[in-house]
Amino acid sequence: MENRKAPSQIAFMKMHGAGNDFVIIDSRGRDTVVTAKLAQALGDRHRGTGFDQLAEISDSQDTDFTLDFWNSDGSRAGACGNATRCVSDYMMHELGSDALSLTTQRGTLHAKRLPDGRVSVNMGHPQRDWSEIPLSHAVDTLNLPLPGTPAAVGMGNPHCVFFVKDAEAVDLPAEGPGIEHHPLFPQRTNVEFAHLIAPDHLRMRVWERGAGITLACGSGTCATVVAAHLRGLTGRAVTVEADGGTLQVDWRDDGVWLTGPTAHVFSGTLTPAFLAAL
Ligand SMILES: N[C@H](CCC[C@H](N)C(=O)O)C(=O)O
Repeated sequence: MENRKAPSQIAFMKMHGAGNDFVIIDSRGRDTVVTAKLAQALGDRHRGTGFDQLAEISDSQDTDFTLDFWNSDGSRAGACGNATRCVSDYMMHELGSDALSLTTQRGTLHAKRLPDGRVSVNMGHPQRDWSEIPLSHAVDTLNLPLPGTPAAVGMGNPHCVFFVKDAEAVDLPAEGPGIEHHPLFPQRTNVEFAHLIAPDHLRMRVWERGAGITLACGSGTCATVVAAHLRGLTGRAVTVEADGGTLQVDWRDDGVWLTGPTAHVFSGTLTPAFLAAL
């Protein structure tokens, strides 16, 4: 195999969707560069760029591109709805198209731009079986045997959804880590707290696996709406108010569609000194 040298400088983009923020590295046409160590160093909000997730674009044979995700603690994430929407927006501009397909750990996903400029992605069908989410053993995934009786839903990554009286009153740093690391979730879990505003409207806050409090979480929003609908709380088309903005979820026959705003904030270059210190 050809042994290509890692580049001495790496270009990146900073983007966000409803305040869920990302650094994107485009590695098309070269070897991939992201490692757990790079993700951790770059994810440091004081000594790096900071981000909720780092996403790396690479070449794909069957779709427009491949996308991989890392959390700010260096761990991998199998899905990231808001980063998928942000990168899709950038790629649709490049392709001069309003629709595309991409490859993630979950398989092929489809994204499109709506006439109002928002970007939608089909996040696929929810995973409801305990072994797929995954949970450590067979339980009723819609009514987990935990205080508060949350629901577990997989969207290519695990989510534990609590329906509470007032999501704004939840102390996320006190409640989140214990659930994230609960033995029922062998790969840890993202944790959502939601309350009903109306049958088509939810308020949700999130503690993300590997990232802590974030201002929004696309896959978590999808999981929350799936759980809310299965519990009989909402319909299948729901507007969700996150701390950082509003997302729309539409659970259709072909999968769970996530829609919302995207923003490209700036582009930059990682210096040789930063890379050498890794
Ligand atoms: N912010 C992302 C989800 C990140 C999930 C990640 N924290 C994990 O370990 O699964 C989203 O928009 O879907």
